[in-house]
Amino acid sequence: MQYTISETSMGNRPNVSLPNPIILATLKEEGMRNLISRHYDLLVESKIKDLFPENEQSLAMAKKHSADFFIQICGGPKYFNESRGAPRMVARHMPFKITPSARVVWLEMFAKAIEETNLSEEEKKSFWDYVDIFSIWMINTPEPIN
Ligand code: HEM
Repeated sequence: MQYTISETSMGNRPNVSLPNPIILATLKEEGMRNLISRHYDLLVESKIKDLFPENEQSLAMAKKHSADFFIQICGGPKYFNESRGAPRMVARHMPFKITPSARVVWLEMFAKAIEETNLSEEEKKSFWDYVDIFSIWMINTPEPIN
């Protein structure tokens, strides 16, 4: 699949469509947890690794919270709300400096992880469109001037 990253500037809040619930039917909860685990394993080796937990235990918790969220927004059980409360994603990302280029790296790692799944092309596209657009909301820091 062609993983196109939408161009953006800080402060954009484009409309987001949730991923197709068929994604969860195909992956099952275990497959979704594997996808998110792979994403995080790639992130902690990436150019933005400093944003993410260093120790195994914190990394495992981060994977759990993130997978809980993605299962929930794909129409599954409300695991995230149960363990973390309302998603409030923008607010939860505020403590981290997320620049436009950090978003690009985050998405590149996701593209790799999505491509390794058994999702159909249409399912991959639905998942991708969601993270491509919603990730724009998480940008909270301008690119540093070198
Ligand atoms: C724009 C790129 C993004 C970056 C650089 C980023 C980075 C981070 C960081 C550093 C954390 C805290 C460590 C952790 O618990 O993983 C985090 C948490 C989280 N992120 Fe992101 N994130 C991005 C976009 C997104 C998007 C688009 C979503 C949802 C579609 C998302 C969902 C989550 C969730 C569910 C958590 C756990 C929140 C919690 O339970 O406290 N992130 N993210």
